[in-house]
Amino acid sequence: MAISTEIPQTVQWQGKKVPVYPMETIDFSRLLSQEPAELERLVRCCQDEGYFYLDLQNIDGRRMLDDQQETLKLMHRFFESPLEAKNEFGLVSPHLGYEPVGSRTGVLANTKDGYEMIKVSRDEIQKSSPHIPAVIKNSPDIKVLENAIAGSNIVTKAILSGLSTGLGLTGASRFENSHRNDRPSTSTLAMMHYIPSDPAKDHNIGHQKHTDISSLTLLFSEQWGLQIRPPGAREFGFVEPRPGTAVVNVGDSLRFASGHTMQSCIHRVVPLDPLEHRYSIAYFLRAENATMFTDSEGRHITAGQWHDEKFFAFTSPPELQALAPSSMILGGMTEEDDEVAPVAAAPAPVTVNGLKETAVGA
Ligand SMILES: O=C(O)CCC(=O)C(=O)O
Ligand SMILES: [Fe+2]
Repeated sequence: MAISTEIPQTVQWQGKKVPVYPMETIDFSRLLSQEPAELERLVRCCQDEGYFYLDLQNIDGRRMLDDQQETLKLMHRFFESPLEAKNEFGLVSPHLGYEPVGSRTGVLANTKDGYEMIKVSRDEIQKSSPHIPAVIKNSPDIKVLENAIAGSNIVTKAILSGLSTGLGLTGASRFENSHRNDRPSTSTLAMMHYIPSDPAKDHNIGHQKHTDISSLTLLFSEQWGLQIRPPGAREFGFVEPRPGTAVVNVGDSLRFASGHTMQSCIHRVVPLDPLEHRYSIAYFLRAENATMFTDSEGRHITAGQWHDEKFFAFTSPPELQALAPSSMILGGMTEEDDEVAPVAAAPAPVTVNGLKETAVGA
């Protein structure tokens, strides 16, 4: 892909001009009809950058935007409920259940995370009595969750299929063959609420730097806060929320399945406006649990094992995270040196954008 000569737009954050990175836009309707030029662009985005906007404003995609609005209403109601109601089942397993604010390391040194989250997995919602807190377990709410999960599955499977075709993969080697709908996986819908937080005085801040465990992540948020660090970039920059689109990023599993030719996107979330409540919805399409990968350390590992090990690293305190292989949190992605030492391997806090950032990620 041609290097963009565009001067990036910037926004003021923490007394500094921070870039807003440009991103390609893939059209969902053209993707569905497998138009060769669109598939070629899709493959290039995943290989060169690891992320893109997905335009859902056409007739095929609009229903996913309606699902997003219905899910947001449900989220407001859920997150405004008492803690005991939200935490009815606690965190049932890493991809299912509720996590209160501060369960993980935060985005800046010596902070905990600044969000609460409820996850409903694709396998769980199909059970006769799913582990879903009673406040959102009535039949209209279950329908909203089912629509969001099924719609996100359709969208991410269409992307996966477009990538297989774009790469000329056939038969069993197509990516869909390790993401079959009837096989157990940790694919899940995560609904997040970030509380207002001010880096100058608060201790619960954002979502630490990481790559996703997933094959593909479909992310909806109408609000600023997501930052990415494109391959080769020297600093994190914001992603502009664009109405009518979702942000899609490649995760570790697809990077591994593509023989490490696709980029797993390094990202984090920071509070742009310290007074704002922020809401985001992420669907993580994950490989079947039994799928075998070669990870960044050259280990043969199942998708299920990779998920569990990385989840453990995510939720460990910084001292323990520092003991995990350095490739764990960033899925083998390396960062360009910036004005400070590389952060992935360094357990000590480093200064990024004039702020202390946690050394290992979200
Ligand atoms: O809240 C967001 O915008 C991103 C969340 C995220 O990166 C994640 O849940 O993996
Ligand atoms: Fe993420």
